[in-house]
Amino acid sequence: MIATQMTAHHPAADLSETIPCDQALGRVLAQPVITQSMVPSFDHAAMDGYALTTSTLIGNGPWALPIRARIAAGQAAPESLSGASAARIFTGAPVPKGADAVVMQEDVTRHGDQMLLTRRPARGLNIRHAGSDMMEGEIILEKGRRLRSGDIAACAAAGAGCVEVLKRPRVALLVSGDELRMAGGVRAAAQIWDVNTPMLLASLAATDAELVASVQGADHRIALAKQMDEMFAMADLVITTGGISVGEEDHVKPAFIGLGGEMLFSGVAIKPGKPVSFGRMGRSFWLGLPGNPFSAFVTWQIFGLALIRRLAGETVAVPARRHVVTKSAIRRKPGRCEFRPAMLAGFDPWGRDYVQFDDFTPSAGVKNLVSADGLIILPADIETLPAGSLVLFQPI
Ligand SMILES: Nc1nc2c(c(=O)[nH]1)N[C@H]1C(S)=C(S)[C@@H](COP(=O)(O)OP(=O)(O)OC[C@H]3O[C@@H](n4cnc5c(N)ncnc54)[C@H](O)[C@@H]3O)O[C@H]1N2
Ligand code: MOO
Repeated sequence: MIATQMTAHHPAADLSETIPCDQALGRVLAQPVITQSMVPSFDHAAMDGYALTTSTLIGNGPWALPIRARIAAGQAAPESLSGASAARIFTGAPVPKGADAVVMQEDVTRHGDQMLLTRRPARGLNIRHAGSDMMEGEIILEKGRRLRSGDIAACAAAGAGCVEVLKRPRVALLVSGDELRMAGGVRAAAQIWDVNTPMLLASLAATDAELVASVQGADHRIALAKQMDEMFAMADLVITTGGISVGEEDHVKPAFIGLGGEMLFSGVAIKPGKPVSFGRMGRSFWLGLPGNPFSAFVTWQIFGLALIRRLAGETVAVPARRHVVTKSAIRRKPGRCEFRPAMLAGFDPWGRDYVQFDDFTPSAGVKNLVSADGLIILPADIETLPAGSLVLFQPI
């Protein structure tokens, strides 16, 4: 069953394209963004008021200055301000040559075409100087950066109306299992609803990966090998779920090896997700996730999301992690690094997040993901941990 139209082109993760910066949110820069001019590009008023030259204010004041010009934002400033005079000026308007302060209109008294000032303004008051935000030729965003909304603002300020970004990684999904039926669809006694396809499609939609195919595969080595072969021709990454354990009904790994794929690792000392596998096929990669939905979820969060980031060309590939405090004690069987769903539960006296969690999580169940805010990461050698211990936490 082919759920998505297959598009035939070859993997080319290193190619870039130029797009308008307002469409570049979440994309990864192929080239740094360099400012085309100083920002701001001219000295301008930070307040509505009056521009003047502080050195022309003799004595202790008050001073009455004639208003010789009027400058609004977008208008060119007059050549210069001569002697003890002022220019009416508005926020964003260029400061005339010679003027070195802008006094807010609230701080002066206006009498016809004169203004009265009682306190001496400091030099530079209310003037935003050229280059005070960015210098000309400055790198403001490095290559490999995934653009956030603040970055788009910086691109526009720097004059980068268009940016060069890396092409999105192309991903194909092959979910294996004869027992699987579309969620909510008709099913026979020993059939189950497919959890992994909706889960992975939803998670992929939140990345910048381009989905080129989503297929459900039968538990048959030759058929799987054919499907994977077609996918490697069009995708940078082929994700499979199921069929990677040790039983003779597990055909995905043999199919990959039969195609001539290079296994980079198969089996990791983690819980859940022990059989997770990773390999290379020409210029493409294969990520084999376990079939159990919770194991597939965890291995996708831990390996899949980092892999997508790396394939997208992002410099920082590991999702943000932080330390949190356990609300209860932990007693477990050591040996494998464990990823356990955990819920944020308020703060300890030092303002650090508390987490609470169950003692046991079934690999096949996903109900506890509903209340989880993230995964706590318990190192392989840990057997017991008292309540109040610091553990790593990866939000999901
Ligand atoms: N003798 C051994 N058996 C198993 C071992 C082992 O070391 N020795 N490891 C177990 C572990 S741990 C895991 S995890 C699973 C992984 O097996 P597979 O990746 O081969 O997954 P399947 O056998 O295809 O499926 C496992 C389980 O999950 C259900 N499933 C599969 N796909 C979906 C889906 N898309 N939606 C919902 N449920 C799915 C499937 O029906 C099975 O119940 O192997 C253990 N066995
Ligand atoms: O690795 Mo399996 O996911 O432990 O159940």
